[in-house]
Amino acid sequence: MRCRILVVDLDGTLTLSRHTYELSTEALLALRKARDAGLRVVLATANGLDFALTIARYLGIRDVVAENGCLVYLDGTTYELCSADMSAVDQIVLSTGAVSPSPQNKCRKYDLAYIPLAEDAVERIREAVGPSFVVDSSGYAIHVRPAGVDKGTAVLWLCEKLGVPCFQIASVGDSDVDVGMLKVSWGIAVGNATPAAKSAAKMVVEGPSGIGFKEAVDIILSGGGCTPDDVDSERA
Ligand SMILES: O=C(O)COP(=O)(O)O
Ligand SMILES: [Mg+2]
Repeated sequence: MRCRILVVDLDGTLTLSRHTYELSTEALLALRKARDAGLRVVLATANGLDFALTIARYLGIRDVVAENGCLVYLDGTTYELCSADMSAVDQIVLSTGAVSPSPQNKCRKYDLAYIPLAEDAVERIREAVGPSFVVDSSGYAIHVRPAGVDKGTAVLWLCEKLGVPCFQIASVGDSDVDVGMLKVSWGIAVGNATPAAKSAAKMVVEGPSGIGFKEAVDIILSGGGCTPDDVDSERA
């Protein structure tokens, strides 16, 4: 097996579908199989850090990328890869009337989450907050954070920190917030992933969400991918 690290998204990738929070049992078994085969598994999610650490505990995962790459918990230490006071931009976002705040926001620091109230919510927020912030959707919530940070920049940071070439990292995701990490590593999109996630990935598996994740793990364990040709050179 060439891959050394598996970075996996949560919602829409370890769940039964992209429209539920219910975890897939196939995905849970695949996660355990990957870890037992010696892969270091990192959970990379748009969710807040406290929430992600709790989920990771029950998934048997030690390392976490949370808030879409703004916070990383590695070997017991939390690293902040974003820095901004988000209170003013939160007011700007809410004044659009296009979203309501996620209950998680009271324990989020840099990447704020919102529930869309209008079809064009993402466009209206982008218009309101301007280019210093990135606005994207996981399919579960709309996210606003300082520009220049995503799960991909967090994976690049992990490669550096752990001394592992990014092509030896496999990542699996389902949505637009996973595009960055799918590009800088050997990216695999699940079968029901968004068009942006599928085009950023090197491989798209057949199965949806948790079933797709199981297929991805089987391919990784059978020795697929994780060669220098498997990453998007200009970002890795
Ligand atoms: O919290 C969300 O919006 C979804 O998070 P995800 O990155 O785990 O899919
Ligand atoms: Mg997801």
